[in-house]
This record gives sequence, C-alpha cells and structure tokens, in this order.
Amino acid sequence: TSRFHVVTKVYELAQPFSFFLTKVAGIADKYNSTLALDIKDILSADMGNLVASCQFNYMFDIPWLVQQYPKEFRSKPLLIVHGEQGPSKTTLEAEAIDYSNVRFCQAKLEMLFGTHHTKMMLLQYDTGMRVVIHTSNLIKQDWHQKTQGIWISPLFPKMAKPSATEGDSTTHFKRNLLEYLSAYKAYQLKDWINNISEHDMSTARVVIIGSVPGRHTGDQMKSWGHMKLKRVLQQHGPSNGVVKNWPVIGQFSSIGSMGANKEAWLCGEWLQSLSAATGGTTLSSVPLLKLVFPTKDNVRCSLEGFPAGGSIPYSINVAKKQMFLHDFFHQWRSEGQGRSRAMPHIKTYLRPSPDNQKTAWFLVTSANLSKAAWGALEKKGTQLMIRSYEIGVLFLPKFFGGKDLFDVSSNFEMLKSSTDVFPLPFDLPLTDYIKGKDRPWMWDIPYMDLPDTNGNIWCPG
Ligand SMILES: O=C(O)c1c[nH]c2c(Br)cccc2c1=O
Repeated sequence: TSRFHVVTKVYELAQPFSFFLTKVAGIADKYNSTLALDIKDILSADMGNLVASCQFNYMFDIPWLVQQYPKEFRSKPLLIVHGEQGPSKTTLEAEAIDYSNVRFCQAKLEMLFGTHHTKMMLLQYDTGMRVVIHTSNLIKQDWHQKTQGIWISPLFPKMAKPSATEGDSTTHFKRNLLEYLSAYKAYQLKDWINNISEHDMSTARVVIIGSVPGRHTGDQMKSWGHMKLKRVLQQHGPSNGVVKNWPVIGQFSSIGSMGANKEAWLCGEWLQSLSAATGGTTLSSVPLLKLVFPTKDNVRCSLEGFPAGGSIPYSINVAKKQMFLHDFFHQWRSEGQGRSRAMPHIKTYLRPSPDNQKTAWFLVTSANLSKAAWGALEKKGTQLMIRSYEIGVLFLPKFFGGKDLFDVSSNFEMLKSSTDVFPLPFDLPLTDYIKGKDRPWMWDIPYMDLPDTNGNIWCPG
C-alpha cells in the first residue's frame, strides 16, 4: 500500500483531475496502474486514518463492503444512505445485524419510479475529510470487470471555526454539497452536514451536478439536473463561437423512455442544456448528438459475457417505442485504456472537438439517459420534475489553470507520460454500429445464436 501512497502522491502531482477508472481483472497490468483504483485503494490507510464514513449508493452487499475497509477500520461508524422501501429495506437492514457500527438512512422517494442512484463516499479522517463521487454499486461485481469512474477529492483540512459559507471553492463545491445533503431532509445526515461545514473545501476544482426528486421551480429549477448543467455552462463554459459545430457525446449504461420522437425531450430539451455555452447559443445550430451504448455483441464478447448485460437494463418494451434513438448510437470501444471488453457502467458526457483532440468540458455522473435522472420541464418550462437522486462532477478548463479547453486522450501510453491530458474512458473517434448487423443491448430478450465469452447463451425471464 506504500506503493499506492506513492502513486497517489505522484498521480495528484501528475494529473490535476484526480479522475480514475476502476481496476479491471484480466487485462494487462499496465492498464491497471496509475489511472486505476480498486475500492480497497480508496479506503486504504494511505488515504488517511479513517474515523467514520458515509456510503451513498443504489445496491449494497454489506458484508462485502465491510471487508473492503482495512481491518483496523471495519468497526468505525458507517452510515449507509439508500433508497430501499418496505421489505427490501428490512432485508438490507438485516444484512447489517452483525455490524453494530452500521447505521441506515432511507432517502425519501416520493416520486413514482424514482431511485437513489447517487454513488458517493464521505470519508472522515483524524486529519480532515475526503469526498469520493463515483459510478459503482457497493457489490463485488461492480468492481470486477466493468469500466467505472471515480473522482477523489483532495484531503480537505478541518477549519478552526466551523462555517457553512467559509472554506468554499471558486466552483461552490462546499455550498452545492451542503445543498444536496440538506435536500434529503434526513436527521441521520445532520452530523455529516455539520462535519462538512467544519472543513475547508477551497481546493475543490470540480462543479457538483446533482439531482434530487421533486418539482423544482424558481431558483431551485436551475440548481438541479440538466438545468444546473445548462446554467454552469452558460456562466463558465466554452464560448459559443468555439463550440457551435462541436458534437455533444452522451455515454451511459441504461436508458429511460424518451417519448415519441427526438424533439419531445432528447433534442428539444436535454440537448439544449448540454450544448449551452457562454455568449448564448444561436438557435439555428442544433448541435450534433452522438450516443455511446453497447451493442449486443459488445456485451456477448465482453470479459463477463452476457451476464455483463445484467447491469445494462435496457428493456425491449422501452426500446421498441424509440427506434429513432438508436440512430444516434455508437459502440463501446476503449482500446486505449484496454477496456473494450470491460462493459461500461460509468456514465459520462462531454463536448469534444471535431478533431477529437480537445473537449470543452467533461462530466462523470450516476445519471443515465433518462428524464427521471436529468429532469423534465413542466408547466411551460417553469418547473423541472426530477424523480431520482443523482450526483456527478463537472470538469471545466476554466477551473484547471484558466484554460479554454482540455487536451484529451484515451491512449494509455500518452496519458502515462503527459501531465495534464484529460483521461477519456473510451476511444475517439467513436465506432459506428455496423449497419444491418448491430443492435443495442437489451437485457430482457434471449440471445441463442452465438455463444458468449464463457460459451453460454442468454435466456432471461
Ligand atoms: O444505478 C445503478 O447503478 C443501477 C440502477 N439500476 C439497475 C437495474 Br434496474 C438493474 C441492474 C443494474 C442496475 C444498476 O446498476
């Protein structure tokens, strides 16, 4: 673990983004070194001497999770923030019966079909605290052979005097984190909210993009979901003149119902926010949209085989209503990072240059392509309806040395030797679906014509 310590040190110096992928079992070591972390690395004593932690997530395996902490930390207070209700809440709490240090906080889900997707760790040490925002469930398989994203904060030192307003960064990280946690209105989070206000988070360089369930109006409408992203891009994003012909890329592992056509929400609302820029967006140029979603064969030939598709829950009943969406799709390909066969559970969004050398911004988040996650405008655009809890971090060049753009690459060799090239999880240019052959992965239909990596077929239901 001392090696890890060195790596972290070197890495923080080498690459200011502190954006990692998860380690993948079964690929060459070089793809699992400085750019990749396992959950045990995040929880390691090299990151700090843990006093208490709080784990926000969707799926939990409590005994497995406790085992990922170093043994000297396994009895420290652990708060689990989840969205389970009724019997599944009882089942989850029963899993922790043997762990007297584990407490639970049930996130309110009053909007139908809402989920608690947010994946975040609050790690309190004796010397300060860290925030980790990522995309993996707290189950073994999510950390084994998938492509997942992790942002780890710097160590935030404790302040002499607690303050909810002092100790913030130029990106309003601390204020946004406190706003997000307060939105739960959960008494179990009170101590963590107080804890955060006692820390100096002025070194945070990312912008929090969160979603909380509700019908948000007035100022709150621009505090969450795609309207928050829009506002931040209008204030701190690229100038419209630079990016007006640049595509928007969305990459995700699940998809909601988009409505009857692309104008209903995808291009008429969501893309308008993701293509926001400073200096206003000329209405004429509706930007190019490119989406990355695995094909059936990407899944079949993956390291996990068809079972990888168990975490890519795109239903045929949703897909058949929105065939227009599939024209935007591109394959999952990550040769540069050695992860073409490590199926994506990461969700990322970016605005790359046509020559694929730059991006105007990069977002890693729990939010899939769905109205539930990003929000849908209602009442003539006066309210934003969000069903789920989500959180992500936005990287803007302005806050990383006042640049206009990030250099980007997914090529491991390039990334290993460079200091501030943004590490992309997948390859640019994107790879088209093969016409007449490729279909998007759907998890609830059988595939019996060709065997997967393990020689198996897929017969759901
Ligand atoms: O937020 C997440 O991480 C996820 C949310 N919903 C899922 C369903 Br439904 C089925 C299988 C996997 C997931 C999942 O991974």
